[in-house]
Amino acid sequence: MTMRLDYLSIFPGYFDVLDISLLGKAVDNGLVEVHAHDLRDWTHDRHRTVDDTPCGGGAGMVMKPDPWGEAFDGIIGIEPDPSVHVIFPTPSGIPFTQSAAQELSTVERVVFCCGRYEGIDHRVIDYARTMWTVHELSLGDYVLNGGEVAALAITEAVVRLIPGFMGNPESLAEESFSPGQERLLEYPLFTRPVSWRGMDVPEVLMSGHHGRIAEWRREESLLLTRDRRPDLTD
Ligand SMILES: N#Cc1c(-c2ccc3ccn(Cc4ccccn4)c3c2)n[nH]c1N
Repeated sequence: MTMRLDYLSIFPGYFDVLDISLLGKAVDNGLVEVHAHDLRDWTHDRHRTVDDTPCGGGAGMVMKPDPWGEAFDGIIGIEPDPSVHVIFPTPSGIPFTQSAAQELSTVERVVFCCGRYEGIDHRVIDYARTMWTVHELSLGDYVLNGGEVAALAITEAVVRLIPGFMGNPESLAEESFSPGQERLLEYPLFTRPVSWRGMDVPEVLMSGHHGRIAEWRREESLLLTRDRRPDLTD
């Protein structure tokens, strides 16, 4: 299966980075195909206007619905198709999680709608919900300037789960937040040299005693999780 990824943004250059590294390899291997689009290509005025003042007043600008609707018509089509997943990154979205990444990794087509300014006219999202499967997702409780960085993060989390993308898929199953895994943070990692700037790798990790190593790692994960993410232990 090839996953088609479309990105709608007034800064399509953000997505040039998808030609690099593992994701670039996934494109070369035909696992994914990436299309970035400039929203301004669907404007018709001299200034290629995409924003306007908010109805009801308030600070900032709101993205006009017209360019989005015409871009949808051109990129996705005018017929409803629930197999198309349209993602609106937004601070008011549902927190994006590993399980959402897992679900999206099985989808054949994803369209990212990257807003700017104070956001997109809500009728755009309402229209999209009548046509496709819509996800309003947030990366976390902090404010970015637009949806592009979130779209890149979601892309990486999703594409790495596509069968055939990672060299050794077994490693995915062991990762924190993977399905079936206990919700624990990763234990500290070490590699050679054994001694570095007066600091040594914990002896247990050099013992070759797999039972003790597993026990040490679990204890470290429990301590770290209790300290940094007590919410995961609820
Ligand atoms: N995902 C996600 C996000 C975003 C995000 C996503 C899309 C847009 C489109 C515009 N802005 C700026 C903005 C500033 C103030 C209030 C509303 N919007 C975005 C921010 N911020 N933080 C997250 N976890």
